[in-house]
Amino acid sequence: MNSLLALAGTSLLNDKGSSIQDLEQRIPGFSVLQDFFKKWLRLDLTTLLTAAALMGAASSGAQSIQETGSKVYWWIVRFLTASISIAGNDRLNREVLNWLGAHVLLKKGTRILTANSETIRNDAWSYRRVSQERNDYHHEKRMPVQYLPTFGTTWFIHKRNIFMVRRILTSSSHYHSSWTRTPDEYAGAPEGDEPLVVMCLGRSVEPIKRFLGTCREFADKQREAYITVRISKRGYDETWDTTILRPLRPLETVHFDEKTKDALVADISNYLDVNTRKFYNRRGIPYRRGFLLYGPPGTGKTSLSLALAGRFGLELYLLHMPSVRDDSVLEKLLPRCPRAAWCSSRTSTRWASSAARAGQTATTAKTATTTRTSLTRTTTRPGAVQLHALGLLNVLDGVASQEGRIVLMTSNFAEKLDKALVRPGRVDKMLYLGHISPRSSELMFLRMYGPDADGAAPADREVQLPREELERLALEFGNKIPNEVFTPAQVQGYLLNYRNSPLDAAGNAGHWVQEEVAAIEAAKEKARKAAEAKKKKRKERKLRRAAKMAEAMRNYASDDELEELRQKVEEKKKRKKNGQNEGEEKEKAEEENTEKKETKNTEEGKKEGEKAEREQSDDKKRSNDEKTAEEVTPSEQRDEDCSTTHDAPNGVSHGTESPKIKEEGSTAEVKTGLNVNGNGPVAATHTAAINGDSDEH
Ligand SMILES: Nc1ncnc2c1ncn2[C@@H]1O[C@H](COP(=O)(O)OP(=O)(O)OP(=O)(O)O)[C@@H](O)[C@H]1O
Repeated sequence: MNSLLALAGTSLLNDKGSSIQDLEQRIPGFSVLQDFFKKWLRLDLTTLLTAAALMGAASSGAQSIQETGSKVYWWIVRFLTASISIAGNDRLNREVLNWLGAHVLLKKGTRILTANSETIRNDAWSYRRVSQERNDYHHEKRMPVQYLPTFGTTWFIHKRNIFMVRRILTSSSHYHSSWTRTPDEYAGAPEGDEPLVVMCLGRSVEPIKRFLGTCREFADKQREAYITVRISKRGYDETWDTTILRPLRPLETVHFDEKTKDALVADISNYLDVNTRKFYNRRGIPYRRGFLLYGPPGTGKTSLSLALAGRFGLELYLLHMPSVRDDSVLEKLLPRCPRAAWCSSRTSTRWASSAARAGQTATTAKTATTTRTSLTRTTTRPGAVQLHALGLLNVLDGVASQEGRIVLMTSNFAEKLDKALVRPGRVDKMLYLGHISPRSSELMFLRMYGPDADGAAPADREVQLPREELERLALEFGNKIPNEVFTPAQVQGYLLNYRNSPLDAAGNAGHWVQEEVAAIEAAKEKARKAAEAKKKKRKERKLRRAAKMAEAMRNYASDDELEELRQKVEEKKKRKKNGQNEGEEKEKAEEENTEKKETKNTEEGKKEGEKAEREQSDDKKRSNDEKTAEEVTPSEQRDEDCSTTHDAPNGVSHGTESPKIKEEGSTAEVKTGLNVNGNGPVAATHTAAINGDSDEH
């Protein structure tokens, strides 16, 4: 190239003939080519070569200038700037981008954008799938396109410091970019996980640290209106892979007993206090808190979880247990929750009972937990039940369990949960969320039709009623809603039918209540009949089985054997009915009776005999009375107690069993119920119940 350049220079400066001679000497056959180009293409080869040589010289000049510039740039970067790099999957990375988007890129105005709609799998590009798309749904299906600013390297001034943020491309586009020297902005859409390097002019990293702090504060402010819900969907992957931002739900919008709500908030505030942590640590108490929210579906368990997480500015982590491969996943996932996160889970009875059964047969574990952590109802694989059950107990408060978390479990059937799961330490408080009260209905009405939280009236409301009128209607509505009959979700559903007309909502409430109550009664009647039919069927089946057995015995056993068997069955039945203790008492009474009968012939003996008979008949009577009372089985007794606890309208209730209390040889299970609602039975904390002390409120 250099010789060509020299020749070209000669050809321009000297006369043409001598330069061609020179060229001919250096490139044999040049004159032939020259003639060919001149004759057939009418081009002067010498001029062409001269132009090409000049362009080459210019390009190599530019390249060397660029290389020098690049060297100077990196020299400045190395000696005159400080920098901090942030990995692509670090939350801070997003927070920096977020700040840049709001404060630099949008303000600068940019001609280079990234378009963003939804992530699809590669096969979605196939023609077949596209052609199957139904036109009538097409518009609803499409995600709106989001246009975001993009950048490779951007500089800006923040608090009198010059900053430069460089996004480092990691994908295949990087290869093309460097090869063709395309600026990063044109190299392809960022995938969102590119590392960042934040540089600042100067030799200290302090301004960068302050800048990163600003980015975090900005992100926190933006998040204030939302709570972050993290879910682990892919059970084989031990990561919290899905993040959902849910609008913040104020605690005031979850209606249940106000005192209970205040007590709950105070409990959590107290737990999160830094002094509490110190207290726990110094005394060697594991710093953990667990709650069980239970009650019928649609009573606000999920809503309360979200509202509490929002209230305390914590993230909510949801576990989807059925997709958890094994305990090891569970043991890795939970420790990855940051301290003081909420871990919300949902328990299911079906899983509970099967886990409990599995627990009974387990040799390595004392008990089995009965929870399934999930917000959706799915069946669990029987083989995996025990595995997860024990794994969950471990991560809740085993040796490897993480401290500083709040675990929130929800269940529709708390009374059927295994005691190992709900024991203090794993579940410190059980809160019952029940059917709605007139007062809560009134508050719900006010929330539905009152002005928004920011004081703005809903734009789509037909008539904006004055506050007094609204309060009057709310009271009227509340009075029409019977106490503890409907779930809050039902009442909310009704009100949503009259979203824009509070007058109609209040006016039609009576009629709606009548219809709903009738429907509830009909459903109850149906359930009662179904239960009766089931009972009848079970009885018939039992009779058939007994007849079959009798038939078999008649064929194969002698009369004596039959009689013996019959007596044994009778005895067994009696023992079962009266209970072991009563049986012993009877034996004793019979013995005494025999003794007394022997002395019956004497005067004294006669009297004593009569007395003994009287005593015996009294005993018998008493035992019959007891029998009648005990025909209510312990499980029925439990149901009755629970229903007492459930009676609490939207209140925090706590039903726990005390140890069995022996009374004159008979065993009875005693339960204490907690109701902090003010109108139900006396409250008792978990510990109090176990101590048999129900005075604690
Ligand atoms: N106590 C309540 N106060 C206000 N709204 C409520 C309340 N309970 C339920 N709702 C409303 O009813 C709907 C269902 O509530 P949510 O999902 O919290 O119930 P849940 O008890 O978790 O039900 P499930 O047991 O079926 O999961 C939500 O839209 C919520 O706004």
